[in-house]
Amino acid sequence: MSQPLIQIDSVDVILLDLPTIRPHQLSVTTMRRQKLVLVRIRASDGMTGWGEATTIGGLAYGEESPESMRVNIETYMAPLLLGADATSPNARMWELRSHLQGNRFALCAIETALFDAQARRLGVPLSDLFGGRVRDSLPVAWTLASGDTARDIAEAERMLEQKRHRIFKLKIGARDVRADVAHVAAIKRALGDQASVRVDVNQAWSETDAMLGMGMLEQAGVDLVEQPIAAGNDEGMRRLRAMNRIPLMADEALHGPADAFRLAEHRATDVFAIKITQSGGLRGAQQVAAIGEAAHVGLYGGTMLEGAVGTIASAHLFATFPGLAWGTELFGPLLLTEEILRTPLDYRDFALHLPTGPGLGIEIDEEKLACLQRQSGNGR
Ligand SMILES: O=C(O)C[C@H]1C=CC(=O)O1
Ligand SMILES: [Mn+2]
Repeated sequence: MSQPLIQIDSVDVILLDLPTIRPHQLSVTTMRRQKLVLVRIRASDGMTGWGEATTIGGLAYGEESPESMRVNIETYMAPLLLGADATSPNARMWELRSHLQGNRFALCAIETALFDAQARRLGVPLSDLFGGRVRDSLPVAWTLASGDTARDIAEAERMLEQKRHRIFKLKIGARDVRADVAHVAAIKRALGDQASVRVDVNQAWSETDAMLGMGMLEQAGVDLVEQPIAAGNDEGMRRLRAMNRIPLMADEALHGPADAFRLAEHRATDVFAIKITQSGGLRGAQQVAAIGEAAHVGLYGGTMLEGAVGTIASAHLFATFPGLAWGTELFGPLLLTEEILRTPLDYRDFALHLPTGPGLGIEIDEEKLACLQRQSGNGR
């Protein structure tokens, strides 16, 4: 092939280790910090694109870690990108996928950076490359995960007062089922009809625990139960769905279009928690949404607790989904103590409002980044 007119000049991986505003307790781990993996791709026409991936608690949640992403991108992916045509994200991703297996999260960060640069090059918001927006703002849920009932209620009341969130997801599964349900019921009683209360069990329950728990959660007025049992147990999910009225959402069970197709075929879920990282990137997540729409599975815009880059990339894609009945949980940057953008993302009126500029529509504060990188001990 002839030399591309616009080539990829550099692929950099930047790790930032940032404290959270409070401990964030899940059944699998308690987070006190979050490691952002930022990918910066520069092209010969002077365009720069940014992408991001995060995990939760290192390897506690999935098979990629921030450190493995860095090594795999630098060692195996960057050499396949350098010198190649920067203007076709699809061609670059096809090339990468034909040379390596797995690595959904790392590929998502690279794909996002390629799309960001290409959208900037064309002078359009990233959402335009996915068919255009059907909305300019997205409802955003907040996760109550301090581990303490009174503290969670106070936190939720503050969020309602500030008009930041009126959908709350409670992390449960670390305690006995009845104790967890009592915690959830107390929060729902305190908030009443002002808020939608949902739970995420992060696979901690057995099927019998879930059968008991889901019945009690329905009585308590909870609106949605996320991934109560092991990700691989499709049959169990199908039985739980058939025997309960409370809607069931698949999260860890959903690693892209092939899983979406299988879950839909088995009628194993009411709702997909769509995450760009879990889907291997923006295009994979778009395909998950298409399968959901075709199969009448509800859509929810999920997060891996990314910082600003992954969050706004997800928002650009989710804003193109006609049906997003369950809203989103794109609150990641609000859980972090540090801001890496020159202008922070716009959270108000219970929603995240999308920027209108080209690409991701954000401006990274590179001086702040360098400083945080040194503090993280990850500078190079
Ligand atoms: O959904 C998950 O399992 C992971 C993540 C998303 C929000 C949150 O608090 O944790
Ligand atoms: Mn979840």
